[in-house]
Amino acid sequence: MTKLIVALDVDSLTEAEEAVDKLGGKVTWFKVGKQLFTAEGPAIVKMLKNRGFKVFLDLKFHDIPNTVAQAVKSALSIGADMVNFHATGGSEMMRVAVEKNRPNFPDAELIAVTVLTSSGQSVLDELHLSGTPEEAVLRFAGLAKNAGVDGVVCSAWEIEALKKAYGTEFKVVVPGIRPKGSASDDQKRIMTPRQAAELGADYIVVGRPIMKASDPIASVEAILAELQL
Ligand SMILES: O=c1ccn([C@@H]2O[C@H](COP(=O)(O)O)[C@@H](O)[C@H]2O)c(=O)[nH]1
Repeated sequence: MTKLIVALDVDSLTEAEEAVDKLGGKVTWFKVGKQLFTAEGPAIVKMLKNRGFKVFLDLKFHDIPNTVAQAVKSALSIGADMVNFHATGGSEMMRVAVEKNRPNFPDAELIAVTVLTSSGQSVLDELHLSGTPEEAVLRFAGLAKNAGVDGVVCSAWEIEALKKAYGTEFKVVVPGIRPKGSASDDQKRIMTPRQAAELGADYIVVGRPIMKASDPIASVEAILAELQL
């Protein structure tokens, strides 16, 4: 069953609490990203954990291996259930992050970002990354899997190929989700919640279609209905 993660992309703890008060009865997972964490820090994760939610701390670390491993440790120590880093940091960076943290946090989900869902072919070309987005995602996911990572962030367009190549146990966390009729915003590789669920997404991540909706509760309910296959 595909799980919904709501991206709490707001500016302050107060706004986050308001959103959680509204949506908390419907969802289990919230994502805290750079916007909110930079403003409020660990307090936001603690608030969510105190209220019993699962937290994806989406800080997409990318640094030397020791720094990433220590940052992952800090993220897990404040209560994050899922943490991520860029696969483009390389195999050693990912392996050290996993090896240093797995023993103390056996249940944490350590996830690698492959190709951002806002990137299409032109970004790969500009960066001289070879192949199509799907080929690059598969290549980065292979490095992540060999490094002991639990799964990847990718778009829904790559789910099928990833599950075929690396098995159903290898988690796929999928942003770039847009219910029919919603604006794509800056996202390039998008699909609907239903399509992502049918393809086997373990998690979908949804921000603006919920947070900017005139009725966020109705938006969550409609998305959850699409996930019921
Ligand atoms: O490839 C990626 C990785 C992370 N994200 C994050 O997910 C949400 C999506 O928000 P929407 O408003 O639904 O577009 C956002 O917090 C991103 O930082 C991503 O979109 N793509």
